[in-house]
Amino acid sequence: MHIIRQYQVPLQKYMAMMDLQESNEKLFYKLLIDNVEEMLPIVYTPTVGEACQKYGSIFGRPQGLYISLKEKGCIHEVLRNWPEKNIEVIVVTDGERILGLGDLGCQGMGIPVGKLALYTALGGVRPSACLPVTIDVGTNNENLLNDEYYIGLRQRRATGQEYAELLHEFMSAVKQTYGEKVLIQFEDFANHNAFDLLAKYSTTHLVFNDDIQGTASVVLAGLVAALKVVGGTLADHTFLFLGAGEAGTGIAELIALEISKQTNMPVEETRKKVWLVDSKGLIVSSRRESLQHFKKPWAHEHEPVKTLLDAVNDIKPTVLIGTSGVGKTFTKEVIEAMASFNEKPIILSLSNPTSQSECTAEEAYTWSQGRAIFASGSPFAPFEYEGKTFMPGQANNAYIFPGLGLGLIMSGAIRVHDDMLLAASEALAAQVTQENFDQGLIYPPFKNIRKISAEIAAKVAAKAYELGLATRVPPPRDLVKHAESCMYSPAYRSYR
Ligand SMILES: O=C([O-])CC(=O)C(=O)O
Ligand SMILES: [Mg+2]
Repeated sequence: MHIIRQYQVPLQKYMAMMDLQESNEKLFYKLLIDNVEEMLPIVYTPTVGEACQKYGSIFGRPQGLYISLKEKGCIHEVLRNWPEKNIEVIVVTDGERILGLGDLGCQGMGIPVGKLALYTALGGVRPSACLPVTIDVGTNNENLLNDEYYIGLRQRRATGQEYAELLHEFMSAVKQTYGEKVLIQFEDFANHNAFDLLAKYSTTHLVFNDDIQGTASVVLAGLVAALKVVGGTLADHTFLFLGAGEAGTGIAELIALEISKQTNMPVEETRKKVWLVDSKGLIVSSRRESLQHFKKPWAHEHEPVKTLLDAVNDIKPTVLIGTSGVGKTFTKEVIEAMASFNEKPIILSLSNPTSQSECTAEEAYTWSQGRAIFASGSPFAPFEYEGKTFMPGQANNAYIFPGLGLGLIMSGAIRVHDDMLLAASEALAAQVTQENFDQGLIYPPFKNIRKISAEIAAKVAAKAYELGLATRVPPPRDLVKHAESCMYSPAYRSYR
């Protein structure tokens, strides 16, 4: 840590940590686990975003497995070349929508590598059981295509049948190589593939889309926790999203599902509590024909509304959630409007990295005169406003996927079910203490994350057994203890 702390530039710290991961894996995890709040912004958002943008020019040695169009027909053999045979979790991207940064082609590899480092550090999955994969079907990013240091195929993205066939071969090869209990986490695919891949493979594979489902679970947890401060039930609230892609519609659907479970109202009804704004304005019924399929359930009866500010003033949401991937979109007027009709407006600015955040912590607190309950996808430093220090929480799927994954693995689950996401949310929300609330937090601090992950894993595993989706029998008696006992810890073995 003494060495790492001497680097002033976050990207240099990132490079030093990646070198360490290669040269002394145990020490890498020891540092990450013992200094999680300090190191998370380095190995994860926001620095990992910059690392992906510059991946080619900081490239030292390969991490993870690249599968390109050229490997078509022999993906099974490529997987078998990976030295570890006992794989339990794969995080795979095709790099088309890396965080809110867009198409970074196969430089997106930083994301599967970073997510899997968190699987180990935060969720205790053994490092050797983790496989980062990047599918290289080209990139439409002209800058990268012209960059002499670009590490991927220099062609525009394959689409349609060519794309679907490569993905299908990959999915089949994974099952053939590692069996049906390997967890495949889809990460940072573009909207136009993410929903379809999840729908297509969720009935045959143990798959989970982190951007749709992981983000939904973490945000629902924050909202459930926030109710203790703002009062009422979820059904008493009105939700407005800026951004109707994977995260926006994923969160919206999980909120509607939870309200439906709580009220016994059909989900078609509870969806009406939730409104979404995309780049063309409020999603309303008159736009239905031209909407992508994942937006259609949110096309409620309403006059057309063009801007976010007009939508805020019309809908009067109690909760405003940014999932647009576009920074600075929660303007002063928007936050002031939220604060004008809410005593404690809930404002979640989820886009990553920090540059894409819809607003900063400082803006949310200042423009709401210190009344906002604020959390963001990327971390913000504590902010002092009129003598009070506010701790912005980090509403990031990193709270959920490591524990969820551990729960799936330890129960031998064969499918991911929405009720597991709800169970994970509930487990996370239950970890927020009065002391956290007093500081303005709706999430527990990351420093307790391994304990939190064990709680989440236990609840997810319990749900898997309850739903008949778990294969590891008999179920352990104490699931939390069992989760803790399964966790990798970075200790050197003693010499004999
Ligand atoms: O990686 C993160 O920090 C959260 C996430 O999934 C995304 O922004 O795509
Ligand atoms: Mg993501």
